[in-house]
Amino acid sequence: MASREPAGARNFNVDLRGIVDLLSRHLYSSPRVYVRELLQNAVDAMTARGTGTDAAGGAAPILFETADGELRVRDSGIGLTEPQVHELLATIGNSSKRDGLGLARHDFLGQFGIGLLSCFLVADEIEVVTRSAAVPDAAAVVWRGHADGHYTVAPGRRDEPGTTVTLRARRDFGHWLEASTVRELVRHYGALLPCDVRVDGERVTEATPPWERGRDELLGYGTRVLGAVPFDAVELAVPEAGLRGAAFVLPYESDPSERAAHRVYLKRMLLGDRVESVLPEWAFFVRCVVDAGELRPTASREQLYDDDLLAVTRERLGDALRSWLVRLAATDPERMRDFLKVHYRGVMALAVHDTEMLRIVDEQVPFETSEGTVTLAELRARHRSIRYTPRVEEFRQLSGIAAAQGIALVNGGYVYHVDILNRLRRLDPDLDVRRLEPSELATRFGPVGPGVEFAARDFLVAARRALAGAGCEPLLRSFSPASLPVVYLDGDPGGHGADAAADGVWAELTDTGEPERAGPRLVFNHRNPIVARLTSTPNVRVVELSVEALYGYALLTGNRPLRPDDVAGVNRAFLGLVEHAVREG
Ligand SMILES: Nc1ncnc2c1ncn2[C@@H]1O[C@H](COP(=O)(O)OP(=O)(O)OP(=O)(O)O)[C@@H](O)[C@H]1O
Repeated sequence: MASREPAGARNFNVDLRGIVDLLSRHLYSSPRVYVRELLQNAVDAMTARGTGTDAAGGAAPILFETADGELRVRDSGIGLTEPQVHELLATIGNSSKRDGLGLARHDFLGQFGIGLLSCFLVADEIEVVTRSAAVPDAAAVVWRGHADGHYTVAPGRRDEPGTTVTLRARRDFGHWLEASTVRELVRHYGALLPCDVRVDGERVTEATPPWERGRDELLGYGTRVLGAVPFDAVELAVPEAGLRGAAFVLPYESDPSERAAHRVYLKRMLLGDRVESVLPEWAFFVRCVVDAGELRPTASREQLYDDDLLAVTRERLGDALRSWLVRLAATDPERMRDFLKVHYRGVMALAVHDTEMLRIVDEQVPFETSEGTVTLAELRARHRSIRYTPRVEEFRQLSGIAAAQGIALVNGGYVYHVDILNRLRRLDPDLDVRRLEPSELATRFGPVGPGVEFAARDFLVAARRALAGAGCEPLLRSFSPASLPVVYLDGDPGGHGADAAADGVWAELTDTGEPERAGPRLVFNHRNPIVARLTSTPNVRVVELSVEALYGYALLTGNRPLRPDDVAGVNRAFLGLVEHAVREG
């Protein structure tokens, strides 16, 4: 039969050293992967033999033995015949674990036909003594592969079918083959393998994965994974991906901008500890440990191959976490509050994109409003129209005025608040929610006229005295609403507060020829009947006490924090006024 190859065709030569160098520099993150590849080949050989890998089913153990700078890995798997040795061990890229179409066969961990080469990262020579279980009375074969690219095959000695791989450390790589390193690495990669793997006689595999061992054990496992007791453990299952596992809710705050890394096993073999792609980006508040039978690894076996199944899996895991949150909010509000205390920033970030999260924020997260610290859901129940200021300072200036005019004002000055407020209509389509416009507040700080100013001069002197301790100046003006006796104005013209408010509602309101403000001011409203009477009260003591009380009132209505001195001043004023009232009465 005529050859299909054109005349003169030649085969590529392979520079093995170059390939090993390529693997070590560009494919594998560390030489330690050699343990994973040996483990994987032994498990696959057991699977291929059909004796099963289940230790409970009586399968013989896979043995790692270290001695004199050598590592020996013995399995009682399918083994290889001499032709297979040439075809599979000595042909780079060839694998017995792919079907006729070149697709990975389902039951096996390996598929690429390059794994064994990783042994050259730590050894100059790989020796394989093997005897096939597939062919009756097959002869044992010894294959010795060398890092320089040559190999030898000779008759070997082996009583039972199976394979023994022996590595002798390269110079300066001895530590990779030491007993303690090998034990740690076999445990790292193989702890969840459903078979009996032993290192120097000690079993390192666990009988059942943590998510099949009951809740207490699962939480104990989560504690080891996180280094702290998890806030909760959420069991995960995605049947399409053959996935089982758990998400451990972090008991500490995590940075939402950092992609969370999860521990992923494929067919019970560790893929990696820092796999990002298995969960949606927003799931920053958990660390997952999952095992999937159907997801595919990349060639380095350190990340997941990004295909449709991975996308579906990510979505399903996202759904599971979202349901957990919704359930927590519905069944245990107190714990939900604890959760929010830890993951506040992240949840807020998520609510900007996700409607379910938005609902949770709406119902659970308290916002600063002109009606105190309440949830948006509470505020929506009272008002069909909500306004916000995009800056904290502006909110502080206007909150009291808004409250006096019955306007529901929200402080939108914190990260994500404005975005969340603007998305509220998704939950409540009829809600009117907008940034506060200057025209909506009827307030203008008008002058009081020379006559009133003159008559109030004693009042202003007394007020100045009463406010001196607080570092605040009194100012008498006339403004709406008349029900509001005083407003506290921040000073700090060069500081953040004034700058931030410079182009906002506040700037419009105060742009009425106000004298240059150097420090904070307490603006008295002459249109308010109590203030009007106060300005003509001859009793200086009453004026001072009232001014101190009104100062505290202005701070409170402006949602400003009260310093200890402020609290003391309010107490003094309150008791003094009571005493005066009692005496007068
Ligand atoms: N312990 C073993 N027992 C039997 N056959 C083995 C053993 N180790 C390796 N082989 C054979 O050698 C082939 C090549 O192994 P190698 O580890 O290079 O690649 P692979 O396991 O097929 O794929 P991957 O690169 O994904 O690990 C395997 O497909 C298998 O047929």
